[in-house]
Amino acid sequence: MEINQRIATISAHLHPIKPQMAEHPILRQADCRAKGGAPGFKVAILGAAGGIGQPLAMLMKMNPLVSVLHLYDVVNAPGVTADISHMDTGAVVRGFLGQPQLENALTGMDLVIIPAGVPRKPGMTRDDLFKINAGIVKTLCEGIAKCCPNAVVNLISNPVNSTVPIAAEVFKKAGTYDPKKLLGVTMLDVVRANTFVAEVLGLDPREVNVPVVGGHAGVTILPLLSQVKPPCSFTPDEIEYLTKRIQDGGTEVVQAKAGAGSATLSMAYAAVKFADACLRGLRGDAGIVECAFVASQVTELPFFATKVRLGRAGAEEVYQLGPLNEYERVGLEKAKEELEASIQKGVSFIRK
Ligand SMILES: NC(=O)C1=CN([C@@H]2O[C@H](COP(=O)(O)OP(=O)(O)OC[C@H]3O[C@@H](n4cnc5c(N)ncnc54)[C@H](O)[C@@H]3O)[C@@H](O)[C@H]2O)C=CC1
Ligand SMILES: O=C([O-])CC(=O)C(=O)O
Repeated sequence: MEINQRIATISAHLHPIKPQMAEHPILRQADCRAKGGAPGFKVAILGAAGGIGQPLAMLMKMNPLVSVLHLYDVVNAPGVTADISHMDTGAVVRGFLGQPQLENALTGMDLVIIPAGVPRKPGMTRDDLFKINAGIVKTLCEGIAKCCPNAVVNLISNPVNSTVPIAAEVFKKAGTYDPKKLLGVTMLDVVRANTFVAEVLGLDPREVNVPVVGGHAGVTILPLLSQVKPPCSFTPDEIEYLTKRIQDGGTEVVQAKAGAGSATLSMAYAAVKFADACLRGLRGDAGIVECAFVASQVTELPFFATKVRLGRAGAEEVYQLGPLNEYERVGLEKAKEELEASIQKGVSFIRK
């Protein structure tokens, strides 16, 4: 057999998106050598061709902890994969298009990041996305349960307050549920809080850390301004302004984009910041603490966002809320009321 034919045959097995690669012998050759055997973690992005997915894929390709990057979507995965794969960083990139390739996309993954699903338009709540996104998350999580049940899952798709309970129920049904490995991504709330607080205080946002607890929608987003690091104090007006701006940060972007979607670039940044923390935890680094929406006993609700310590097993420790002031205690009660309904809605979607 001709060498080029042999390479083509091997490549056809290695690369799931055949039509695109089959026309380009040089790419086939490169693909053939890309064994993905370098040390590092295997990461899949589901919804990789979307507004969040594309910059997220680019930033994950730049992450030195990633050795293999699988990009899955129901549209445009070949184009995004070809594009990202030209970046001269370590991770080997492979693309997967459509449901028949979902299992190949997921097999062997250490971390699965899910930004698949529809985004808001002006006038919509995150809960308005439930109808479409609940089914998408269910299908993707069934794939995870089957093909990479031990992977850490970072769930971005909205409404996070309901999609995380959906994922948990899917994993329970499959007998693969590990609460430590299912994390709803609320990092954008922390990123926004750090930015807005730094603006008010005249500080560098990189030096500010604001815990944001509860959930990821409206009043369920509860910034704990009494626990900001470095320690600082705010006037009542500043507290009102900051709390509202952090809670409405997503809506601010939805309105500014005027029908063209919701936060994508800041979300990709936040998702990578969070995924990187998860990977450092998996590597065994000590003292990795971030906020996430996880299975929790901190309140009477089964899921709640608080600081968690990330380690080899995922969210190894879920931290208590710490001392709250009166303003935060009132906010907590409001948050819990809405959260309870959203969690129940997610659970019922699978149990019904
Ligand atoms: N957790 C958070 O803080 C945030 C969450 N989001 C949410 O992230 C989600 C994605 O937002 P965007 O990227 O802006 O939307 P987008 O519409 O630009 O991209 C979504 C991608 O998901 C893909 N997709 C749809 N069904 C799929 C399936 N069954 N399997 C795999 N991929 C599928 C689409 O083809 C598309 O490429 C939305 O639900 C949005 O509300 C957005 C910002 C922040
Ligand atoms: O607001 C939205 O719909 C998207 C989102 O979750 C955010 O930007 O926080």
